[in-house]
Amino acid sequence: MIPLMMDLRGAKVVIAGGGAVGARKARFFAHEAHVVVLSRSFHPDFAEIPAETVECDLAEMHDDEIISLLSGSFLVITALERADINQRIGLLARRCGAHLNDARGEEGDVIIPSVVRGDTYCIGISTFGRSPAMARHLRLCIEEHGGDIDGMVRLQEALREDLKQLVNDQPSRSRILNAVLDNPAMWDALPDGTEQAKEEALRKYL
Ligand SMILES: C[C@@]1(CC(=O)O)c2cc3[nH]c(cc4nc(cc5[nH]c(cc(n2)[C@H]1CCC(=O)O)[C@@](C)(CC(=O)O)[C@@H]5CCC(=O)O)C(CC(=O)O)=C4CCC(=O)O)c(CCC(=O)O)c3CC(=O)O
Ligand SMILES: NC(=O)C1=CN([C@@H]2O[C@H](COP(=O)(O)OP(=O)(O)OC[C@H]3O[C@@H](n4cnc5c(N)ncnc54)[C@H](O)[C@@H]3O)[C@@H](O)[C@H]2O)C=CC1
Repeated sequence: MIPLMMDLRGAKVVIAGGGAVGARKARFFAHEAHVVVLSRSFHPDFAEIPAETVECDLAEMHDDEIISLLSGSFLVITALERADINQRIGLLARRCGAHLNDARGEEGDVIIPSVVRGDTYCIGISTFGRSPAMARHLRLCIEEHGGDIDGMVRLQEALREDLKQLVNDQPSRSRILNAVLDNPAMWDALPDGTEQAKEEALRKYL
């Protein structure tokens, strides 16, 4: 599998199953995509998730009815406890040309990663379904020990703009940017603000 960052604004994402897992997947997508959840019942968290809910019994519905609900989807997620219904929805999703994520990780061509997100970056972590708890553990490690990633991205962004004017050759610019990343004193300078940290870097490395 290959990780990608995708713009899902306006895309339709359908989730079959409105339990705790369906709610977590809905929260993951609802701030960007148009999320529709098909389920017999809905977890209380749905009160705060901006998703469209459709109350229905998927086991009682004809293929055509389900297809009309799935059609136009970019992604379909199966999060029912019954593997046979998940599988049937998966088949219909593929017929509609949608990507598929199976919450049990058995079928499907999409995995939902653990995510560390800042204002200026996004890190997705997956174990390809082998150990979701490990994916979560790695997220917590990065959140705790990763440092001020936003601050460093802002410093690098400002510095590389200046370096394009001040240093002619690309290898030298690259060396300076990497030296800043490797220097604990530069990380310590981040709380002083981007401008001041940048001036310090220029003093040190030019
Ligand atoms: C394949 C996948 C489905 C997919 O693609 O969506 C999948 C499948 C399953 N997870 C299960 C259990 C748990 N899931 C978590 C947590 C998360 N699970 C997530 C993703 C994925 N889970 C995908 C693979 C991700 C990868 O590649 O690593 C995260 C990252 C994202 C999210 O879902 O929001 C989120 C962490 C978010 C965060 O906190 O950062 C914990 C941890 C906990 O809660 O403590 C547990 C309990 C401990 C354990 O089992 O590890 C079970 C039931 C197993 C059983 O029955 O015992 C199945 C199904 C099965 O395995 O049958
Ligand atoms: N991806 C992940 O991180 C995890 C995945 N899982 C898997 O996800 C699946 C769902 O887990 P939970 O949300 O905890 O289950 P749950 O039982 O809480 O929720 C299932 C939902 O599906 C609905 N439903 C059941 N039959 C239906 C039908 N015929 N038609 C329409 N709706 C129907 C129920 O009303 C309920 O809202 C399980 O198969 C489990 O193995 C479990 C834990 C974590």
